[in-house]
Amino acid sequence: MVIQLRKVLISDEVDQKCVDILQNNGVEVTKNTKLSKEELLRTIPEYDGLIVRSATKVTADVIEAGKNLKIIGRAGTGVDNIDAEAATRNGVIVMNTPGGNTLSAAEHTCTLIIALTRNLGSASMSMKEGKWDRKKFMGSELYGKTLAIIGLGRIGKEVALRMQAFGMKTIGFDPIIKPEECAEWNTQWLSLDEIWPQADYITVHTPLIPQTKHLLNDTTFAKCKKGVRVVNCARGGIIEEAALLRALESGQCGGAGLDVFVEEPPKDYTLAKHPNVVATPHLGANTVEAQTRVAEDIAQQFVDLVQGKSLFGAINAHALTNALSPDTQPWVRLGEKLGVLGSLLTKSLSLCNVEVLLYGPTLQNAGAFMTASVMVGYLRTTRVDNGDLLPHAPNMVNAPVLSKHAGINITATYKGEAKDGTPSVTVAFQGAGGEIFQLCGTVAGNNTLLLSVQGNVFNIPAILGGNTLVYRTAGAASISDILAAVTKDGVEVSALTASSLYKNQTFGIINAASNLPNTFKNLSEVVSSAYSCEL
Ligand SMILES: NC(=O)C1=CN([C@@H]2O[C@H](COP(=O)(O)OP(=O)(O)OC[C@H]3O[C@@H](n4cnc5c(N)ncnc54)[C@H](O)[C@@H]3O)[C@@H](O)[C@H]2O)C=CC1
Ligand SMILES: O=C(O)C(=O)COP(=O)(O)O
Repeated sequence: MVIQLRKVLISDEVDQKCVDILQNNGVEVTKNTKLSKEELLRTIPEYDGLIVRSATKVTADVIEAGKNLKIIGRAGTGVDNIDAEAATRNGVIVMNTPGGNTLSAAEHTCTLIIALTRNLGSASMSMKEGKWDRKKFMGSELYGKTLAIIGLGRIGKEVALRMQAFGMKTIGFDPIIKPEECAEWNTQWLSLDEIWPQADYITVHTPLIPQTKHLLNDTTFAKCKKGVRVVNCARGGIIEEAALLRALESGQCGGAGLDVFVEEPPKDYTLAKHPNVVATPHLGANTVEAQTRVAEDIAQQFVDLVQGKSLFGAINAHALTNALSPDTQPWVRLGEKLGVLGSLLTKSLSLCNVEVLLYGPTLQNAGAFMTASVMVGYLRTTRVDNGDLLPHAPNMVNAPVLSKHAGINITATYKGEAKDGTPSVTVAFQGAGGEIFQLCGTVAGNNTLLLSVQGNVFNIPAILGGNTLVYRTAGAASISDILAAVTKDGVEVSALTASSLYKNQTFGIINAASNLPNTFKNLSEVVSSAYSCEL
């Protein structure tokens, strides 16, 4: 999949470094942070790429309107403002810059914990009002207290390490982090039910997903120590705002440090104004250092992808992971070509399964990109007849979901060393009645070659490329008759490669030096079927 980026729109406040890197690599950049939703919808078709932070809401309608959109970059971590499902369906890569703002977000979280425990927000406000009130702002030490960290990923871990310097005991929960792993950074892994009654402070560092929405609610607050303090520097809604307000009012929650809100900016400032709340307007990543890093990272990730150097930070392009190197490119092309041939030769099949068998160590990690590339070729051809079912042009990003949507199950199996030492790919197209149609191909240098069709072997492999005719004969056929017929049909033949006779049929590939006509009157008299395509 070749990605060309001519024009990129930056619609949020991203550091100038991003613009510079893209422009130095020949990309035209427009930065406009003031676009309304309607203006964004109107202007997005002009762009191949879009770069945002958390303010722009990249909803499905924006993605659908972005007819030329190939990639959406998030200069930051959270991608919840981007409809990643819609992007995947439309074949648009979504990419973030994991890690670029981790330290800033971790430092901000620590700042909120410290501010909470010493009433910094209210104390500072009272001095600005000309008051000297020491008694009112009695604090407590962090030393010896227990900090619970929900979400032990990049930020959670950095928060643990920093708060341990204050003598805090750190405990935490994360479904994918092993207890032994977090024990290495002195954090005890516990279940949530074990955590609630032990924690003096709770800080959340998860994405906002159905499993984490309202993680802290009336029920879980009730299981906590009275006066527990909570911090949310992750996403609004992980702590249920209404439940937090109730817990603050009742004293069940002794204070909250909030950097993020369900609605940003919030319409209702009741929580932010509460005396026991320290609130900041989503400042976790708002440092010079973090903004420089994420701006450089997203621009460089775009450039590296376009130049085929690497794919980093993509959250929805699994099939592209090992597909970019020059060595794998011919295999990706082979997959697409086998997919195209498969779609033409299996027209009568009600396809339900595609199995890709990989032979030879070079293809050991090729499962994801080979299945995707076969389906790109297959769907590109069938889509013409089936536009309603497949509304989006297939590419390596959306081919897996489009296949699923079309009811086609795709699998890949690495079969180990090839028998004759030649790496190869066999694609088995299986119909609903169990019938199977097999194609086998290989790569030699930059050439993509067809080795066999349905067990009919091409003793001289057929070159796949350019204007191509694929035919099938019932019984043996005279090559000279086929050549004469196709020439009479107006095709300038540059090569004709025929398979062996097997099961009373042969297959052949005709490479044409000319454009192909729409009908093959003469050829159809000497073969049982013939299809043209551009490979
Ligand atoms: N306030 C701000 O400006 C910033 C906020 N963030 C937000 O902070 C959050 C964390 O970011 P990172 O640490 O970089 O992400 P990460 O992906 O490194 O860590 C998130 C962790 O949450 C865990 N998790 C998922 N479901 C969970 C569940 N049900 N219970 C407990 N843990 C669960 C994951 O397994 C993962 O380890 C994200 O929501 C991100 O958007 C990130 C940067 C700046
Ligand atoms: O990276 C994240 O997840 C953040 O929340 C930072 O958001 P921002 O880029 O400051 O709008």
